Parts: sequence; structure tokens; C-alpha cells
Amino acid sequence: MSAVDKKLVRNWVRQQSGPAKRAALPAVLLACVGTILAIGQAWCLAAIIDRVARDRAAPSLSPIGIFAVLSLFRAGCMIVQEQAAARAGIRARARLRRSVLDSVIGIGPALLRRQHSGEIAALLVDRIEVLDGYFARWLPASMSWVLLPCLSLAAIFWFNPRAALILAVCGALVPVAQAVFGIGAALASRNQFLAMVRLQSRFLDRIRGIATIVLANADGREAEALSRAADELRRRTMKILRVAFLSSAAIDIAMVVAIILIVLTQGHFLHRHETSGISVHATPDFTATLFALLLVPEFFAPLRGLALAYQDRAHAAGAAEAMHALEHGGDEGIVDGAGMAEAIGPVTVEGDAISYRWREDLPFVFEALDFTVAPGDILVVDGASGAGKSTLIELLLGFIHPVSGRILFNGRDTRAMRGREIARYLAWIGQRPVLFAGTLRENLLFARPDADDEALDAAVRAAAIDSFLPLLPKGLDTEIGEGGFGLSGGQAQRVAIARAFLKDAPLLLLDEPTAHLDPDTERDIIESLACLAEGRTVVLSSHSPAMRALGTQTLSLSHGAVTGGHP
Ligand SMILES: Nc1ncnc2c1ncn2[C@@H]1O[C@H](COP(=O)(O)OP(=O)(O)OP(=O)(O)O)[C@@H](O)[C@H]1O
Repeated sequence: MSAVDKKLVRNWVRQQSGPAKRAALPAVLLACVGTILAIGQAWCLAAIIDRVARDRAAPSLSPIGIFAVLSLFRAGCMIVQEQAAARAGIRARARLRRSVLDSVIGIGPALLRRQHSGEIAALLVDRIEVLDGYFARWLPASMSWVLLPCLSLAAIFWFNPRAALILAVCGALVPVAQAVFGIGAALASRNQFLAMVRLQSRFLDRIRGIATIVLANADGREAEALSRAADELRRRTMKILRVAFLSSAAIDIAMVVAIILIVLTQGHFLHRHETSGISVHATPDFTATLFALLLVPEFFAPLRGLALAYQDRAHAAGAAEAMHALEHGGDEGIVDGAGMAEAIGPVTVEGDAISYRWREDLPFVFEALDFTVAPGDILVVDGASGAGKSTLIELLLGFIHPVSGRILFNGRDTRAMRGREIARYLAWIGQRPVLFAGTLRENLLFARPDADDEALDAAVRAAAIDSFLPLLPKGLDTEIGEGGFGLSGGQAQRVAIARAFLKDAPLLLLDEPTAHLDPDTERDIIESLACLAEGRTVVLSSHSPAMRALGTQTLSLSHGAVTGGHP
């Protein structure tokens, strides 16, 4: 990562921390109350032991009663504190997931050209999930790791200044050790996450290509490669555990040293009794020393919490890096949301001197294309394989933008529209429609979830889905998609057509919709598509002569010229 990117990632973490810190404030306040209660508990316990050891008498009931009440309050405090921290984590993750999803949808399919789908899934699910630790543990710990030990230290200082000094010195060594181990933890955690994403992406790829692997007899080779990736993940996870162990051991050592020093410097209340072993020698320091010793774990607890949560911070930096990469390649040009509320009527689509190339080091796919498609027109995009037909359709979909020139919807530059607004104008049918795991009804309603039964029936009839509905075991409620009932290519294409009918958008983009169909099925599908195209603005790319016959004008990408006109 470049220095500029690192700075951007740091800024991102800071930005996220703002609202999350406010949400974590109740947890921090409750932690302060918990520490004050712990101080009271330590004092009661010291008083009880003092009375038993010094006076060899039964302890009085009042410190025991107070200790019990404080313990109850403290337990309640800890429960509420955990709940407050968890709530802050849930809110923050929901906000982040929403914003990442918005970015992913904003960039559209173009994202899949630069990032593996496994990586995107890992970001949306795993990376945001592990941020729970950042919001629920790291933020409260980082806000209170100085304050809470200071509260304990102040109480000890009041009764036992020498013990407070020892604790302050030992406590000060902990952040130094954490700084050393923290760098290692951040690096180890980042590497572990990268190894996990690599393993997930590999798995996803191989599952998708399972038929190719079996036919190529490559199962042994693939299993070996997967086992290597899994082993790398195991090694990196072990490294994280080692760093975490060392970091926790550093705190334990500081704590033990503090206890030994307090006992060595103030242990004169202990002496060996001639007959009964160790016994207590009454001194005025006894309660104060005991009080300090009892508070040592409390003093170190926030530092331990910070050390344990350090890994969560490292995860957050990794997530920030991934999210930054996502936002970095987003829709820079999409700015104004005007028009979102307006109803969408018929649309005239214009290409005004459009040029496009995929990357600066690649040649232009096409240059200075001009065309106008009015409502009722069907523009057939013509050109040999690789001439740029799908590229032009992607430009019209708004997933990519012209390098120069403009695409206008009713005279409005699409660059000035949000992705969601462009989406309202159009329906798109590609070569293979995506069927999600769910019922046929859910798949159809995907285009318009609020459609009523009447609209759904009309779309089902218009797309001739009713012709194969009786063959499905549960009609519209048959489970289809991944793991569900399989639909043929033609049936799946009908689902896409029905979705387009339901959406009722004025612009229809068709990218080789009959590419994989036999002539009979193609004829039926073309009939439905012709019906769908009526009165709409249509841009069509197809190698099929029957499909192209629907066109009212043709744009030849090899010559950059439009032929034909209104029918
Ligand atoms: N993501 C990409 N990155 C770089 N180049 C690309 C990318 N997608 C397409 N291209 C290139 O752009 C050119 C046009 O591709 P496109 O898919 O638009 O052609 P097409 O006319 O639709 O082809 P076909 O008829 O075979 O589907 C091709 O040279 C292709 O290699």
C-alpha cells in the first residue's frame, strides 16, 4: 500500500470511529462505575481479612454486607456493559454492511473484473463480522485503558503511595511491550486474513469448475493445492496465537513483578510464627498493603483488555484497506440524484460521440459513436465478435462510462445520474439469466417485489411461463435456482422476460438473449420479446438473423455508422 493509501485507510478508520465512539460511551462509563465498585470491594475484603488476621476475631457483618451488595452491583454493571458494547458493535456493523453493499451495487458487475467474487463475499461477510471486536471491544478498551488504571491507582495512592508508585512503574512498561508485540500482531493478522481470502476464493473457483476438474482428472492435483492453501492458513493462524500469547505473557510478568515488589517492600507485617507457620504481625500498614495487593489485578485488567483487543484493531485496518480499495474504484462521476422522484416515461437514448477503451494501455474499442434511439425504435448493434457490442450495452447500463462523449437519456447526461436512477430507466436481458435460490415466484418478483397477483399473472402469461408451469411440481412456488428445480435455457430466459414485463421500464437492453437456444425455442422467445419491445426504446445485440430482423435501425460498430430509421 502506498503512503497516500495508508493515510486514506487511517482516515477511514478515524471516520468510522467518530459515531462508534459515541455509541461506546455508555460501555466506558459503566466500566468506570465497575472499577469504582471494585475499589470498594477490595477495601471491604482488606478490612475483613485485617479483622480476622489481626484481632483473630470473627469479621463484623457490615463490611461483609457491603461487599455482597457491591458484588451484586458490579455483576449487574458488567452485564449491562457487555450488552451496551454488543449493541454498539451490531449498529456499527449494520451501518458498514449497508455502505459496502451500496458501493458494490454502485460499481456493478465491473467490480468482478478487478476483484474475485470470493474476496467481495469475504469483505461483506467475514471482514465486517470481525469488526464486531473493533467496535465492541477495541473502542471501549482504547477509550478507557488510561482512565480505569488511573482510578485504581488514585485509590491505592490515597492509602498506600509507595505501592501506587510500584504499580505505576510496572504499568508503564506494559504499553512499551504492547507497542513491540502490537506491530507483529497487526502484520500477522493481516497475513492471516489474506491467506483465508485466498483459500475461500480458491474453493469457490474450484466448486464452480467442478465439472472441468472431474473431466480433466485433476482432482488429486486440486486437492493438493487446496491442502497447501489450508496449511498456509494454519501457519499464519498459529503465528497470531504466538504473538497474542507473548503479549499476554508480558502483562502477566508485569503483574507478578508488581506483586513481588509490593510484598518485598511492605511485607514486614508477615513473619514466621515459631509453631504455626506464617502468621500476621499487626501493623497499621496491613490493610493498606492488602488493599493494594487486591487491586493489582484490577489495575492491569484494562491493559489486558487493550492487548486482547489489539488484534481487533488490526482486523479493522485490514477491513479498511479492503473497503478503501472498493470505494477507490467506484463511480467517481456519479453525482446528482435529481430525478429520482419523477415518474419514468418513454425515453429517447442518444450516444453523442462516445469513445471507450477498457484501460489506458489498450486501444479504443470504438471512437466517436453517434446514435439516437427513440421510443418504438429497435437499434441493432452490429459487428464481428470483439467489435464492442457488449461493451456498448454495459455503457448504456451505466456500469462503465465513456472515456469521451456522452450518453443521454431524454437529453440528460447519464454521468450526472446515480446508478439507482439509471436502473429505473431500463430492463436488461443477457445470454443467461441469473436465477437465485428461491421459489419461481420470488425470482419473478425480484424485478418488482410490490407487484400484485394480477400484475404477476399478466407477466407470466406475456412471457409464456404458463406454457411450462404445469410441469413444475408446485407451480409458481417450486424452488428453483442453486440447489432447486432446474429450468432449461429457454424457460430461464422466459423468467428474465417476465421480470422485464413486471419492471415495465421504458428502455430495454438485449445482449444476445437467444444465444444458447435451439431454433424452435428461439422463435417462441423472439415472439415474447417482440411483444415486450412494443412502444419501448430497444437496443439489441445479437448474431441471430431472426433476432436482428426485429430491428428498425442498425449501428455498425466497424464503421461507426447508423443505417435505417423509424419503421
Ligand atoms: N474487462 C475488459 N478488460 C479489457 N478488455 C475487455 C474487457 N471486456 C472486453 N474487453 C475487450 O473489448 C473488446 C470488445 O469486447 P466485447 O465483449 O464488447 O465484444 P463483443 O462485440 O460483444 O463480442 P462477442 O460478439 O464475441 O460477444 C474486445 O477486444 C475485448 O477483448
